[in-house]
Amino acid sequence: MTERLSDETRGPLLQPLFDNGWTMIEDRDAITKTFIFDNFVEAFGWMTKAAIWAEKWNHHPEWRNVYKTVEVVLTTHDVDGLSSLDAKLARKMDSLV
Ligand SMILES: C[C@H](O)[C@H](O)[C@H]1CNC2=NC(N)=NC(=O)C2=N1
Repeated sequence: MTERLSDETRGPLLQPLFDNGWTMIEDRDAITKTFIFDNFVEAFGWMTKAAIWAEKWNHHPEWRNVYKTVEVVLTTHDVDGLSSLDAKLARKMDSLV
């Protein structure tokens, strides 16, 4: 069962993400990052690659694509907050750019 990250454990897990452009959302236990690509096809291709991993891990982003920009929000709905799955998917998304 996925667990919500505790205040004690979340620091080391999230800090590398913050160092790489992710930020906390003000009123949610969630992280967000905006990815900007060269064009729409690059953006959509990246979304496709990320979607394959999301489906494999059964952990899905909240995201919005406008032209070459993709706004991503990650949180774990089942625990109403951040879990290790969010950090895992965020790392994967960064690696796919
Ligand atoms: C039934 C299904 O396994 C669950 O709804 C999965 C699907 N993808 C998910 N994605 C995210 N971000 N959080 C979840 O809690 C979640 N749960």
